[in-house]
Amino acid sequence: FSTPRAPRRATTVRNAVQFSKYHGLGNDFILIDNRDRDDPSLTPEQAEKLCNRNFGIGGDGVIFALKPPSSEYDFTMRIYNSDGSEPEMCGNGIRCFAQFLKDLGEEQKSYNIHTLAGKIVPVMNEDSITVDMGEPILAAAKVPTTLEPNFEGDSVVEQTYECNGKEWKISCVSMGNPHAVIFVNDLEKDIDFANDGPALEKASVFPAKTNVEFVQVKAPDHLVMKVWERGAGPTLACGTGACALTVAAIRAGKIPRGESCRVTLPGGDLFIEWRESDSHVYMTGPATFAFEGSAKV
Ligand SMILES: N[C@@H](CCC[C@H](N)C(=O)O)C(=O)O
Repeated sequence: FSTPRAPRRATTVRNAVQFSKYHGLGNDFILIDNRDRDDPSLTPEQAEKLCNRNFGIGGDGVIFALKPPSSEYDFTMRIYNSDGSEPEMCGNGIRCFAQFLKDLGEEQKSYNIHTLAGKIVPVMNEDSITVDMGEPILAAAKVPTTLEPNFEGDSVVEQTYECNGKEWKISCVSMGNPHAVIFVNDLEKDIDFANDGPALEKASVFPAKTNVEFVQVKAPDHLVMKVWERGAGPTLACGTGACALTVAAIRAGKIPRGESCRVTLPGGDLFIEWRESDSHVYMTGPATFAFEGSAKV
């Protein structure tokens, strides 16, 4: 027998990337400081590997802090989902992004962030972050969905659609990224989450695929949801999803357009307001630092 050699402890890892890990209600992200760059320093394939929960750091996505495209913005945020696909926006991600900037010493009360969904503005509160998520996009062609529009502005509200052997009533809202919202009576009994979620995500009526939110109305100011995310599967929270389903619930007449609606996600609560004065959606919730390190890519 030969004596096994003691593992070599690396003080510096070759091809390593420095990262910080944050989460918003358990929707977790690997944050990379690329403030000196125009484009992400990692490929989608490298991001997918880092997100692997067994062979990598683990995460629902990788987020890059980049240079702004013009003086109108402070920074650019780009994100890869855990499968390497690139979404336009991420609600929990942008709160983590703002907290990451603050922790890097970029102390500002608010940030003008350039995203693929346009300008998004997180505002730092004492122990939460409120994000101006902009106006929801409702026209079917822009969501995008090929479901037949059945509501004002060529939009889709509780449209009937058959998928996975069941008939669904789907409302479509984009918060820069697409969402299919389905109201159910009982979140535990009415859906086969692990099968219905991916079937709807990839249904042919969603040419860019879609995030899927199953929602139960608990009270006029309280919604409970489960989310199946495009490119990431089941996650503990989805900020853009919470915004989309609040808008969908108001449009479907399920809740009034009140001050603020509590949305309970598997990982905790977000507070969402679809403001009448500017038609923007405002999302308030936490962003939490978890750990930092360097990882081989
Ligand atoms: N978890 C996010 C949404 C991330 C992007 C999404 N998976 C997509 O592909 O659109 C959120 O908090 O909004």
